[in-house]
Amino acid sequence: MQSLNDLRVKIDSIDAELIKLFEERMNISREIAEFKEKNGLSIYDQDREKKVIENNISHVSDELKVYVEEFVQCIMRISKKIQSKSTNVK
Ligand SMILES: O=C(O)C(=O)C[C@]1(C(=O)O)C=C[C@@H](O)C=C1
Repeated sequence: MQSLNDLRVKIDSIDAELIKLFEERMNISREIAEFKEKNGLSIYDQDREKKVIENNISHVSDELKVYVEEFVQCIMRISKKIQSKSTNVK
């Protein structure tokens, strides 16, 4: 069994990757907001959100599906906050 410290080192490394990807995703989200602003589209897209959730839960075990859905919904909630802060789109 690995030591607590070894396991925490692994978690820290995974967190660093997650945060880097989170930042990248939010930068893309800002670009999408600019596109939506220019093209008169609203931030919230229910069909797209359903697809994002379905796509992501399809890759995980049944046990994790409910948590992945919660995780993706949380990411999209933050994404929408960033989109509305960075543009005049609602
Ligand atoms: O795909 C879009 O239209 C986006 O604005 C991105 C995004 C997301 O963060 O995935 C955010 C808001 C929408 O409701 C749907 C998806």
